[in-house]
Amino acid sequence: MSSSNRATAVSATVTGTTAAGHAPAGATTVAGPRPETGARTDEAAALIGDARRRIDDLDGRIIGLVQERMAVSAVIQKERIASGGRRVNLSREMEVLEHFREQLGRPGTALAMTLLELCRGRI
Ligand SMILES: C=C(O[C@@H]1C=C(C(=O)O)C=C[C@H]1O)C(=O)O
Repeated sequence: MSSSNRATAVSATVTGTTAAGHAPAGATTVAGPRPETGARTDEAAALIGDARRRIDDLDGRIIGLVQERMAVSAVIQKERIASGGRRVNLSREMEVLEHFREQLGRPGTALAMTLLELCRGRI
């Protein structure tokens, strides 16, 4: 590929135009490059932007729930340790892992293991 052809190909990737410099058939052209969404049309960029705002909101709520779970878990662990018991209770952790696996499949187990690590530290 010549250097000028390579420059055209790189610019087409960024702007979403075809090698001939046209937008895909039927698409509304985007004013400029939109690398932040990867969309090639204004409509797609708007939908992706809205959906990403919902995801950011959900992520914020998930993080808040994780922090709340950590605080509740800490109450239990402190009480058990103060009573002479151990921080970790493996049979209970198996129940938590099984709950997540039932609902989310194998990645649910990995998610639950990460949650448990956040809540009681590494074992
Ligand atoms: C919170 C507890 O203590 C620890 C933390 C757990 C958790 O965060 O879910 C589960 C079991 C224990 O290792 C508990 O026993 O319920």
